Amino acid sequence: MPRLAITPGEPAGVGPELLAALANSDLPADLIAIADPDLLRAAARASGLALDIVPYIATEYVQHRARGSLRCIDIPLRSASHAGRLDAANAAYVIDTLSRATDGCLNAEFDALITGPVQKSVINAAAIPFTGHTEFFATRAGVNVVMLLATPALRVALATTHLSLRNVPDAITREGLIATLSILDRDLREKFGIATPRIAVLGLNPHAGEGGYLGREEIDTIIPAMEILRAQGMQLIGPLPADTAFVPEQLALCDAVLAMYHDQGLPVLKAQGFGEAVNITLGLPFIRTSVDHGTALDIAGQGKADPSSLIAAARMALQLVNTSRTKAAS
Ligand SMILES: NC(=O)C1=CN([C@@H]2O[C@H](COP(=O)(O)OP(=O)(O)OC[C@H]3O[C@@H](n4cnc5c(N)ncnc54)[C@H](O)[C@@H]3O)[C@@H](O)[C@H]2O)C=CC1
Ligand SMILES: NCC(=O)COP(=O)(O)O
Repeated sequence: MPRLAITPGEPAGVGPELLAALANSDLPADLIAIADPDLLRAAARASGLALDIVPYIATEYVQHRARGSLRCIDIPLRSASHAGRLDAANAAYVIDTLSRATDGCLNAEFDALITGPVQKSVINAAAIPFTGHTEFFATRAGVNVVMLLATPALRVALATTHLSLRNVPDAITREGLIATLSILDRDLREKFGIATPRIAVLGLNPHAGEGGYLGREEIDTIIPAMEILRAQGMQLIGPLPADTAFVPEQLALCDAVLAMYHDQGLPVLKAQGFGEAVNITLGLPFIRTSVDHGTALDIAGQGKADPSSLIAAARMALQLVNTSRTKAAS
Protein backbone atom coordinates (compact mmCIF):
# COMPACT_ATOMS: atom_id res chain seq x y z
CA MET A 1 0.00 0.00 0.00
CA PRO A 2 1.42 3.44 -0.86
CA ARG A 3 2.52 5.32 2.22
CA LEU A 4 2.05 9.08 1.95
CA ALA A 5 3.62 11.49 4.43
CA ILE A 6 1.99 14.86 5.02
CA THR A 7 3.24 18.00 6.74
CA PRO A 8 0.79 20.72 7.84
CA GLY A 9 3.22 23.62 7.28
CA GLU A 10 2.83 26.81 9.30
CA PRO A 11 1.18 25.90 12.63
CA ALA A 12 -0.72 29.22 12.84
CA GLY A 13 -2.10 28.86 9.32
CA VAL A 14 -4.85 26.73 7.82
CA GLY A 15 -2.61 23.69 7.30
CA PRO A 16 -3.48 21.86 10.56
CA GLU A 17 -7.25 22.11 10.01
CA LEU A 18 -6.83 21.02 6.38
CA LEU A 19 -5.03 17.89 7.62
CA ALA A 20 -7.99 17.21 9.90
CA ALA A 21 -10.30 17.58 6.88
CA LEU A 22 -8.11 15.21 4.87
CA ALA A 23 -8.26 12.71 7.73
CA ASN A 24 -12.04 12.73 7.20
CA SER A 25 -11.70 12.08 3.44
CA ASP A 26 -11.27 8.81 1.65
CA LEU A 27 -7.74 8.08 0.38
CA PRO A 28 -6.67 4.51 -0.42
CA ALA A 29 -3.20 4.84 1.13
CA ASP A 30 -1.34 4.71 4.41
CA LEU A 31 -1.44 8.38 5.44
CA ILE A 32 1.15 9.62 7.95
CA ALA A 33 1.07 13.11 9.42
CA ILE A 34 4.38 14.62 10.57
CA ALA A 35 3.29 17.18 13.11
CA ASP A 36 2.52 18.02 16.71
CA PRO A 37 -0.50 15.83 17.58
CA ASP A 38 -1.96 18.40 20.01
CA LEU A 39 -1.81 21.07 17.30
CA LEU A 40 -3.80 18.83 14.96
CA ARG A 41 -6.33 17.95 17.68
CA ALA A 42 -6.87 21.64 18.53
CA ALA A 43 -7.29 22.56 14.84
CA ALA A 44 -9.82 19.75 14.36
CA ARG A 45 -11.80 20.84 17.42
CA ALA A 46 -11.88 24.46 16.22
CA SER A 47 -13.23 23.28 12.86
CA GLY A 48 -15.75 20.88 14.35
CA LEU A 49 -14.02 17.87 12.80
CA ALA A 50 -13.44 14.44 14.33
CA LEU A 51 -9.77 13.53 14.71
CA ASP A 52 -8.26 10.53 16.41
CA ILE A 53 -4.46 10.60 16.39
CA VAL A 54 -2.74 7.22 16.34
CA PRO A 55 1.03 6.94 16.95
CA TYR A 56 2.99 5.87 13.86
CA ILE A 57 4.67 2.48 13.88
CA ALA A 58 6.90 2.16 10.82
CA THR A 59 6.45 -1.59 10.42
CA GLU A 60 2.64 -1.35 10.27
CA TYR A 61 0.77 -0.38 7.11
CA VAL A 62 -2.79 0.80 7.67
CA GLN A 63 -5.23 1.78 4.94
CA HIS A 64 -6.60 5.23 5.67
CA ARG A 65 -10.38 5.49 5.96
CA ALA A 66 -12.52 8.61 6.05
CA ARG A 67 -13.21 8.29 9.76
CA GLY A 68 -11.10 11.09 11.17
CA SER A 69 -8.27 8.80 12.17
CA LEU A 70 -4.71 9.84 11.39
CA ARG A 71 -1.37 8.14 12.08
CA CYS A 72 1.17 10.67 13.26
CA ILE A 73 4.90 11.06 13.78
CA ASP A 74 5.16 13.33 16.79
CA ILE A 75 7.23 16.45 16.15
CA PRO A 76 6.69 18.83 19.09
CA LEU A 77 5.97 22.52 18.62
CA ARG A 78 8.66 24.79 20.04
CA SER A 79 6.08 27.21 21.43
CA ALA A 80 2.27 27.18 21.91
CA SER A 81 0.63 28.07 18.60
CA HIS A 82 -2.41 30.32 18.08
CA ALA A 83 -4.34 30.34 14.81
CA GLY A 84 -3.64 33.44 12.76
CA ARG A 85 -0.69 34.58 14.94
CA LEU A 86 2.77 33.96 13.56
CA ASP A 87 5.51 33.08 16.01
CA ALA A 88 9.11 32.86 14.83
CA ALA A 89 9.79 30.49 17.75
CA ASN A 90 7.98 27.79 15.74
CA ALA A 91 10.02 28.23 12.55
CA ALA A 92 12.42 25.51 13.71
CA TYR A 93 9.41 23.22 14.27
CA VAL A 94 8.33 23.72 10.64
CA ILE A 95 11.85 22.89 9.45
CA ASP A 96 11.90 19.82 11.77
CA THR A 97 8.74 18.49 10.09
CA LEU A 98 10.15 19.09 6.59
CA SER A 99 13.50 17.52 7.49
CA ARG A 100 11.85 14.39 8.92
CA ALA A 101 9.66 14.16 5.83
CA THR A 102 12.58 14.56 3.43
CA ASP A 103 14.66 11.95 5.22
CA GLY A 104 11.75 9.51 5.09
CA CYS A 105 11.26 10.11 1.37
CA LEU A 106 14.94 9.81 0.54
CA ASN A 107 15.25 6.49 2.40
CA ALA A 108 12.00 5.12 0.87
CA GLU A 109 10.12 5.00 4.18
CA PHE A 110 7.47 7.11 2.43
CA ASP A 111 6.36 6.83 -1.20
CA ALA A 112 5.42 10.49 -1.50
CA LEU A 113 5.14 13.72 0.43
CA ILE A 114 2.26 16.17 0.52
CA THR A 115 2.95 19.55 2.08
CA GLY A 116 0.66 22.13 3.63
CA PRO A 117 1.54 25.81 3.24
CA VAL A 118 4.44 27.42 5.09
CA GLN A 119 4.90 31.11 5.87
CA LYS A 120 8.27 31.80 4.28
CA SER A 121 8.63 35.20 5.98
CA VAL A 122 8.41 33.88 9.55
CA ILE A 123 11.03 31.22 8.87
CA ASN A 124 13.35 33.95 7.64
CA ALA A 125 12.40 36.10 10.63
CA ALA A 126 13.83 33.29 12.76
CA ALA A 127 17.13 33.71 10.88
CA ILE A 128 16.66 30.48 8.93
CA PRO A 129 17.28 31.19 5.23
CA PHE A 130 14.29 29.72 3.39
CA THR A 131 12.72 30.63 0.07
CA GLY A 132 10.26 27.74 -0.33
CA HIS A 133 9.69 24.01 -0.06
CA THR A 134 10.79 23.59 -3.68
CA GLU A 135 14.25 25.01 -3.05
CA PHE A 136 14.50 23.29 0.37
CA PHE A 137 13.87 19.82 -1.10
CA ALA A 138 16.14 20.51 -4.10
CA THR A 139 19.00 21.43 -1.78
CA ARG A 140 18.43 18.44 0.54
CA ALA A 141 18.27 16.05 -2.41
CA GLY A 142 21.11 17.76 -4.34
CA VAL A 143 19.21 17.96 -7.64
CA ASN A 144 17.75 20.52 -10.05
CA VAL A 145 13.98 20.76 -9.79
CA VAL A 146 11.07 22.43 -11.58
CA MET A 147 7.94 23.86 -9.99
CA LEU A 148 4.82 22.80 -11.87
CA LEU A 149 1.28 23.81 -10.94
CA ALA A 150 -1.49 21.82 -12.54
CA THR A 151 -5.26 22.02 -12.76
CA PRO A 152 -7.26 19.49 -14.76
CA ALA A 153 -7.13 21.98 -17.68
CA LEU A 154 -3.75 23.73 -17.45
CA ARG A 155 -0.14 22.99 -16.46
CA VAL A 156 2.22 25.87 -15.75
CA ALA A 157 5.91 25.33 -14.95
CA LEU A 158 8.31 28.05 -13.82
CA ALA A 159 11.82 28.82 -15.09
CA THR A 160 12.54 30.77 -11.90
CA THR A 161 10.74 30.50 -8.55
CA HIS A 162 11.06 32.54 -5.37
CA LEU A 163 13.31 35.49 -6.01
CA SER A 164 13.02 39.24 -6.33
CA LEU A 165 11.67 40.38 -9.71
CA ARG A 166 14.78 42.54 -10.03
CA ASN A 167 16.92 39.39 -10.09
CA VAL A 168 14.85 37.40 -12.58
CA PRO A 169 16.60 38.31 -15.87
CA ASP A 170 20.02 37.33 -14.53
CA ALA A 171 18.61 34.03 -13.20
CA ILE A 172 17.45 33.01 -16.68
CA THR A 173 20.38 31.32 -18.38
CA ARG A 174 20.73 28.99 -21.37
CA GLU A 175 21.95 26.17 -19.14
CA GLY A 176 19.17 26.74 -16.64
CA LEU A 177 16.47 26.72 -19.33
CA ILE A 178 17.91 23.58 -20.89
CA ALA A 179 17.89 21.85 -17.49
CA THR A 180 14.35 23.05 -16.69
CA LEU A 181 12.88 22.11 -20.06
CA SER A 182 14.62 18.72 -19.99
CA ILE A 183 13.11 17.90 -16.57
CA LEU A 184 9.69 19.17 -17.66
CA ASP A 185 9.74 17.21 -20.92
CA ARG A 186 10.89 14.01 -19.18
CA ASP A 187 8.33 14.23 -16.37
CA LEU A 188 5.45 15.04 -18.73
CA ARG A 189 6.30 11.75 -20.45
CA GLU A 190 7.05 9.66 -17.39
CA LYS A 191 4.71 11.07 -14.76
CA PHE A 192 1.82 12.26 -16.92
CA GLY A 193 2.01 9.70 -19.72
CA ILE A 194 2.23 12.25 -22.56
CA ALA A 195 4.16 10.52 -25.35
CA THR A 196 5.38 13.67 -27.13
CA PRO A 197 4.92 16.67 -24.86
CA ARG A 198 4.36 20.04 -26.51
CA ILE A 199 5.66 22.84 -24.32
CA ALA A 200 4.84 26.50 -24.90
CA VAL A 201 7.74 28.69 -23.73
CA LEU A 202 6.94 32.27 -22.77
CA GLY A 203 9.18 35.23 -23.50
CA LEU A 204 10.43 37.36 -20.64
CA ASN A 205 9.75 40.78 -22.14
CA PRO A 206 6.54 42.36 -23.48
CA HIS A 207 5.75 40.95 -26.93
CA ALA A 208 8.52 38.39 -26.37
CA GLY A 209 11.05 41.19 -26.82
CA GLU A 210 9.57 42.67 -30.04
CA GLY A 211 12.51 41.49 -32.11
CA GLY A 212 15.02 42.86 -29.61
CA TYR A 213 13.51 46.34 -29.35
CA LEU A 214 11.90 45.56 -25.95
CA GLY A 215 14.69 43.43 -24.48
CA ARG A 216 17.24 40.90 -25.69
CA GLU A 217 16.71 37.91 -23.33
CA GLU A 218 14.65 36.09 -25.99
CA ILE A 219 17.35 36.50 -28.67
CA ASP A 220 20.38 35.97 -26.44
CA THR A 221 19.13 33.24 -24.09
CA ILE A 222 15.68 31.77 -24.63
CA ILE A 223 15.76 31.07 -28.38
CA PRO A 224 19.27 29.54 -28.34
CA ALA A 225 18.26 27.20 -25.50
CA MET A 226 15.12 26.21 -27.39
CA GLU A 227 17.07 25.57 -30.60
CA ILE A 228 19.44 23.20 -28.81
CA LEU A 229 16.51 21.26 -27.38
CA ARG A 230 14.54 21.27 -30.65
CA ALA A 231 17.57 19.73 -32.32
CA GLN A 232 17.23 16.91 -29.77
CA GLY A 233 13.60 16.39 -30.76
CA MET A 234 11.76 18.37 -28.11
CA GLN A 235 8.45 19.90 -29.23
CA LEU A 236 8.74 23.54 -28.17
CA ILE A 237 6.47 26.41 -29.14
CA GLY A 238 7.60 30.03 -28.86
CA PRO A 239 8.95 32.04 -27.25
CA LEU A 240 5.41 33.37 -27.06
CA PRO A 241 4.31 36.81 -25.86
CA ALA A 242 2.95 36.04 -22.36
CA ASP A 243 -0.08 38.28 -22.75
CA THR A 244 -1.66 36.11 -25.44
CA ALA A 245 -0.10 32.74 -24.63
CA PHE A 246 -2.98 31.73 -22.37
CA VAL A 247 -5.84 32.29 -24.83
CA PRO A 248 -7.73 29.02 -25.36
CA GLU A 249 -6.58 28.63 -28.99
CA GLN A 250 -2.92 28.74 -27.92
CA LEU A 251 -3.42 26.48 -24.91
CA ALA A 252 -5.09 23.90 -27.13
CA LEU A 253 -1.73 23.51 -28.92
CA CYS A 254 0.35 22.61 -25.87
CA ASP A 255 0.50 20.25 -22.88
CA ALA A 256 2.28 22.69 -20.57
CA VAL A 257 3.42 26.29 -20.44
CA LEU A 258 6.85 27.32 -19.18
CA ALA A 259 6.64 30.79 -17.61
CA MET A 260 9.82 32.75 -16.99
CA TYR A 261 8.88 33.84 -13.48
CA HIS A 262 6.39 33.16 -10.69
CA ASP A 263 3.88 35.96 -11.29
CA GLN A 264 3.94 35.58 -15.07
CA GLY A 265 2.35 32.13 -14.93
CA LEU A 266 0.68 31.53 -11.59
CA PRO A 267 -1.93 34.33 -11.59
CA VAL A 268 -3.41 32.87 -14.78
CA LEU A 269 -3.51 29.37 -13.33
CA LYS A 270 -4.99 30.54 -10.01
CA ALA A 271 -7.59 32.75 -11.72
CA GLN A 272 -8.66 29.69 -13.65
CA GLY A 273 -8.45 26.98 -11.00
CA PHE A 274 -7.71 28.28 -7.45
CA GLY A 275 -8.68 25.58 -5.00
CA GLU A 276 -8.26 22.66 -7.37
CA ALA A 277 -4.68 23.23 -8.52
CA VAL A 278 -1.79 21.12 -7.28
CA ASN A 279 1.84 22.15 -6.96
CA ILE A 280 4.20 19.34 -8.01
CA THR A 281 7.98 19.43 -7.68
CA LEU A 282 9.49 17.75 -10.74
CA GLY A 283 13.04 16.39 -10.76
CA LEU A 284 13.19 15.16 -7.15
CA PRO A 285 14.09 11.55 -6.42
CA PHE A 286 10.70 11.33 -4.67
CA ILE A 287 7.16 12.50 -5.31
CA ARG A 288 6.14 15.77 -3.70
CA THR A 289 2.86 17.60 -4.15
CA SER A 290 1.37 20.59 -2.38
CA VAL A 291 -1.55 22.97 -2.20
CA ASP A 292 -2.05 25.91 -4.56
CA HIS A 293 -2.62 28.40 -1.73
CA GLY A 294 -0.76 29.93 1.17
CA THR A 295 -1.21 29.96 4.93
CA ALA A 296 -4.46 32.00 4.83
CA LEU A 297 -3.83 33.49 8.28
CA ASP A 298 -6.94 35.67 7.88
CA ILE A 299 -9.24 32.64 8.15
CA ALA A 300 -7.11 30.17 10.15
CA GLY A 301 -8.85 28.45 13.05
CA GLN A 302 -12.32 29.52 11.94
CA GLY A 303 -13.43 26.39 10.11
CA LYS A 304 -13.62 28.33 6.82
CA ALA A 305 -10.64 26.86 4.98
CA ASP A 306 -11.45 24.90 1.83
CA PRO A 307 -9.55 21.56 1.82
CA SER A 308 -10.06 20.96 -1.94
CA SER A 309 -6.49 21.73 -2.98
CA LEU A 310 -4.97 19.57 -0.22
CA ILE A 311 -7.28 16.71 -1.15
CA ALA A 312 -6.35 17.19 -4.84
CA ALA A 313 -2.65 17.23 -3.86
CA ALA A 314 -3.04 13.97 -1.93
CA ARG A 315 -4.89 12.31 -4.81
CA MET A 316 -2.27 13.52 -7.28
CA ALA A 317 0.53 12.14 -5.08
CA LEU A 318 -1.22 8.77 -4.96
CA GLN A 319 -1.76 8.80 -8.73
CA LEU A 320 1.93 9.58 -9.31
CA VAL A 321 3.00 6.77 -6.96
CA ASN A 322 0.74 4.31 -8.78
CA THR A 323 2.02 5.48 -12.19
CA SER A 324 5.65 5.04 -11.15
CA ARG A 325 4.91 1.57 -9.73
CA THR A 326 3.17 0.51 -12.92
CA LYS A 327 6.14 1.75 -14.96
CA ALA A 328 8.63 -0.02 -12.68
CA ALA A 329 6.67 -3.27 -13.01
CA SER A 330 6.47 -3.15 -16.82
N1 LIG B 1 2.82 25.80 -0.64
C1 LIG B 1 3.16 26.79 0.17
O1 LIG B 1 3.86 26.58 1.16
C2 LIG B 1 2.70 28.18 -0.12
C3 LIG B 1 2.93 29.15 0.83
N2 LIG B 1 2.55 30.42 0.60
C4 LIG B 1 2.81 31.37 1.70
O2 LIG B 1 1.59 31.75 2.31
C5 LIG B 1 1.73 33.04 2.89
C6 LIG B 1 0.49 33.86 2.61
O3 LIG B 1 0.35 34.03 1.20
P1 LIG B 1 -0.79 34.86 0.49
O4 LIG B 1 -0.19 35.45 -0.71
O5 LIG B 1 -1.47 35.74 1.49
O6 LIG B 1 -1.80 33.77 -0.07
P2 LIG B 1 -2.89 32.87 0.63
O7 LIG B 1 -3.19 31.79 -0.35
O8 LIG B 1 -2.50 32.46 1.99
O9 LIG B 1 -4.18 33.80 0.78
C7 LIG B 1 -4.79 34.47 -0.31
C8 LIG B 1 -6.31 34.51 -0.09
O10 LIG B 1 -6.84 33.22 -0.36
C9 LIG B 1 -7.58 32.74 0.77
N3 LIG B 1 -7.33 31.31 0.91
C10 LIG B 1 -6.12 30.70 0.82
N4 LIG B 1 -6.25 29.39 1.04
C11 LIG B 1 -7.56 29.15 1.24
C12 LIG B 1 -8.33 27.97 1.51
N5 LIG B 1 -7.76 26.76 1.61
N6 LIG B 1 -9.67 28.09 1.69
C13 LIG B 1 -10.26 29.30 1.58
N7 LIG B 1 -9.58 30.46 1.33
C14 LIG B 1 -8.26 30.37 1.16
C15 LIG B 1 -7.04 33.51 1.97
O11 LIG B 1 -7.97 33.56 3.02
C16 LIG B 1 -6.72 34.86 1.34
O12 LIG B 1 -7.87 35.65 1.32
C17 LIG B 1 3.04 33.60 2.32
O13 LIG B 1 4.00 33.55 3.35
C18 LIG B 1 3.44 32.65 1.21
O14 LIG B 1 4.81 32.47 1.13
C19 LIG B 1 1.92 30.81 -0.54
C20 LIG B 1 1.66 29.88 -1.52
C21 LIG B 1 2.03 28.50 -1.37
N1 LIG C 1 3.43 30.08 -5.19
C1 LIG C 1 3.88 28.77 -4.95
C2 LIG C 1 4.53 28.69 -3.63
O1 LIG C 1 4.85 29.66 -3.02
C3 LIG C 1 4.79 27.34 -3.12
O2 LIG C 1 6.12 27.15 -3.10
P1 LIG C 1 6.78 25.93 -2.37
O3 LIG C 1 6.80 26.27 -0.92
O4 LIG C 1 5.98 24.74 -2.68
O5 LIG C 1 8.14 25.91 -2.95
